Amino acid sequence: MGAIGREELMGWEKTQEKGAQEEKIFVSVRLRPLNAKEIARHDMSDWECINDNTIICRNNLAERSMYPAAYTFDRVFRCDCSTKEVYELGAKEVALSVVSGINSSIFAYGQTSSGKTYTMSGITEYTVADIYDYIHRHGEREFVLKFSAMEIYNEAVRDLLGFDSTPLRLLDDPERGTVVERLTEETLRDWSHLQELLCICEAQRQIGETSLNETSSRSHQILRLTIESSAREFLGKDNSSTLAASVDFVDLAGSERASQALSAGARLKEGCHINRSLLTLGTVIRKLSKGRTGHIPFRDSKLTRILQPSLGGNARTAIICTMSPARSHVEQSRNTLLFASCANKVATNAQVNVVMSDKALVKHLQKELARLESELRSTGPTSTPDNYAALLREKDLQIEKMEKEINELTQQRDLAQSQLERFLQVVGDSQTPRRWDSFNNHPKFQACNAWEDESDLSGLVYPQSSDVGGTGFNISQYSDRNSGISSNNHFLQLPKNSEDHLLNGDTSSQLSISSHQFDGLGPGSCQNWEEVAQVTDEDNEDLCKEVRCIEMEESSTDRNVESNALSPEENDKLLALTENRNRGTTEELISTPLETDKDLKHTSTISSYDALEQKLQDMQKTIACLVNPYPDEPSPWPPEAELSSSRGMKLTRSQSCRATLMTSSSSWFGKQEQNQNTPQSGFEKVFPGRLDGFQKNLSALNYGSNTESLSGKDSQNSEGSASTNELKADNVKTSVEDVTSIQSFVEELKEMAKLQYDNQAIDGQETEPKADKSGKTVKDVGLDPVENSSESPSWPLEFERQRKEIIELWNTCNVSLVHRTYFFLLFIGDPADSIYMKVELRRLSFLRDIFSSGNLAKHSMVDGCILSPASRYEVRNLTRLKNMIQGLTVILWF
Ligand SMILES: Nc1ncnc2c1ncn2[C@@H]1O[C@H](COP(=O)(O)OP(=O)(O)OP(=O)(O)O)[C@@H](O)[C@H]1O
Repeated sequence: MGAIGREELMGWEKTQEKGAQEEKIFVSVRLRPLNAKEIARHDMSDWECINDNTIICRNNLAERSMYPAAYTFDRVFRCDCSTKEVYELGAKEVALSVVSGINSSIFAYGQTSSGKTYTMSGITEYTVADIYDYIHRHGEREFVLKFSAMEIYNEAVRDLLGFDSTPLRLLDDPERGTVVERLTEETLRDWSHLQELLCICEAQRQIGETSLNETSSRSHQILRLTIESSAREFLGKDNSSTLAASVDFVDLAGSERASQALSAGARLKEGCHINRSLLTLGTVIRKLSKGRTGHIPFRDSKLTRILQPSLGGNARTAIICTMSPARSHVEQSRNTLLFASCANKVATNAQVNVVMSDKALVKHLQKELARLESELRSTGPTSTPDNYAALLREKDLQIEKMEKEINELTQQRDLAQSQLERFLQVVGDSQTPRRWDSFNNHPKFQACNAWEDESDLSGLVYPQSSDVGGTGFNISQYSDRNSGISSNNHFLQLPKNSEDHLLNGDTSSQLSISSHQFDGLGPGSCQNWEEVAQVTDEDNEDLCKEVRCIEMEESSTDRNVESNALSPEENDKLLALTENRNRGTTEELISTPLETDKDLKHTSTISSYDALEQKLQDMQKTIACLVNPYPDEPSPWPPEAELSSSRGMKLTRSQSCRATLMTSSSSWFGKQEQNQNTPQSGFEKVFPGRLDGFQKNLSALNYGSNTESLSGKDSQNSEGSASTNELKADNVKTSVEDVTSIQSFVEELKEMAKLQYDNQAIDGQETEPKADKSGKTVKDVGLDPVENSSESPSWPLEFERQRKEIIELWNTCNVSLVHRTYFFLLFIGDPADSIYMKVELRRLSFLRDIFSSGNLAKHSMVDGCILSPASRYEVRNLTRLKNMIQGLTVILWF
């Protein structure tokens, strides 16, 4: 040990700068010789130290024990080792840290009569002797030694130097940790004084006779020697510093089991307390050995509470585990070694403890401040306070600018909305209901017309509304009978140059546009879409979900464009508009009063397109940025080039998609196939408002030559008027009536599907039933057409079965939150198309989950996912799915 002077203080400051260092507890094992009793009963000595670090159990091989035969520690001491040697090699360095201002602890752990007291007595004496020796050799420092002693007996703390046996309380001191209240602390005069006090402790300590030890220590004893030292030259001066630390000598009570010590009565009670506190000690050590994660139960016993700094805190610690070599104690010896092994992994964090005068403290703090400042400076110019302020100002400006932009965008959006409303009104006035009327009048679908009045123009001002301004052209195909004019129109926005295609019956442009609409709206956008939906009001959330219908609607409308030739009147209008546009006469048309001519109404509306289009495009871009502020994320919007082409998408206001029959022609899908990236979920993301009148697109009830015209003309609006029960009753009744006619329709479709079936191979890989969300396989659902496909499937029956099942599900749910009365699902298709059918069936499971959870409000647009051929829910292979759908799928949805 060197001198504790100015050098040491400087060294300490360096240590402080580096921070405290972790150090493992020093663990040694001491084997005592067989005692007289053990020899008398011819006990075998099973343990042997084979070197300075390893102790082995010689009986292990013979026993074929499951325990390790060898244990390695920092040091092991043979039975012939003296206590002096144990001290020198196993405790001295740690113990004498105290003179350098570092707390230290020396423990003795082991079963009763293993030699703990024997060892600790010696170690205490040797340590104190060395300390006094050290003091004598370091006259430049002044030392103050204080001594205190306590025992923990039956979980009560007693002062071994006091004459009062009243248990002492433990207090928590924020600076010093756990403190024993009113514990006697004697300032040592000299070595003999300490010896005197040690004798008192020995006399005071609870000792009892057990079968293993006549003078068994029945308590845990902690002797504490505190040393304070200051450099003499600074004594009394303002800048003096004092090192202060203490060394604990802990002689634990025996760790044996009560039964082994043959305890009874008072001894048994003592044993219980001893074991409890030792059990806690073991737990603490075990937990600490695994790292400091989680709760360490220091407070579960007084022993661990007092020893907390020694076990995992600010102290250097050495543990000497004592053990008997006798075979009769092999179990206890193994326990001791297990404890020692755990303790060997525990690290403590010892620091030099310095008590500073005020002046020294100020000086130290100034030094510390200077160090931190220089560190700050070295991190570069951007971290100076000036730069922070500039950064803050810049951010403030950015925020201000963004707020302005948001206001402008809001205004633009409102303006666009009002323009669009006017536009819709104008168009609505000028168009005559055609197919939709016939569709609505169709008896099969009379019950399906409950949402016409749920018109909501707000749905039109969202991103798709940009389509309105695309080319200044619209075709109002359908008209909803019950709704106001504006709510009844479907707008087929054609891209520039698309007029010719349309007139020529070429729908490829529309189809590709549809695909583009999905481009960039990857499967992952479902979540984003939901996020968008969440920030809108509740109604908008519902509306947003309905957008899924549009996915289907797009398909059917696109196909309509192909299959439904424009009426001559429409063609005339289209041509007139095209010509007007080409001639640049839109400006003039604006000035023409709208009331004068219906066609001019169209064109005058179109005249605002340029301005509107620009605004909406700007809006789209900006909102896209708002929706997707992270450029790295896939944008919910198509690229600008695609935006222009995406105008080919129709803009439809849809209250619901109660009745949609989709047929997919091969040619349609063939063209769709050219645009592979058609995930639909993103479409919903960018469309936070409800689209009304989706059912209007159902005029697309064409399947080749089997064009169906459906009508919901006389149906009632169910929302807010009819009670749920009434609605259910009505609808179930209607559904039963409809089934027959649908079945005949289905028969026709089945024939067509059969044709395709003959041309398609069964994909064996895809026929494996797959687990759905609820863990059921498709097979479990019981609707797998593949199973029936080997035989002749009865599709009407299958349909009826499915329909019943769904209605049954529906009826068990609380439907009041949903704008649905009832629904059908009709799958008509090639039975070999297992993937597609499975997907649909999986969706049935999905529906079942939703219904059973009662979370209908949130999922009121489940039809959207059913209808969507590219639903994100379960579809893994979009291309394959599309192939499957070609010309063979009819989904009927009410
Ligand atoms: N290494 C040793 N060499 C010689 N004798 C020893 C040694 N260790 C212990 N002994 C003797 O064994 C007996 C029991 O020792 P000790 O009282 O120290 O055990 P202990 O572990 O403290 O027991 P307890 O937990 O019951 O207090 C004593 O008589 C002691 O002198």
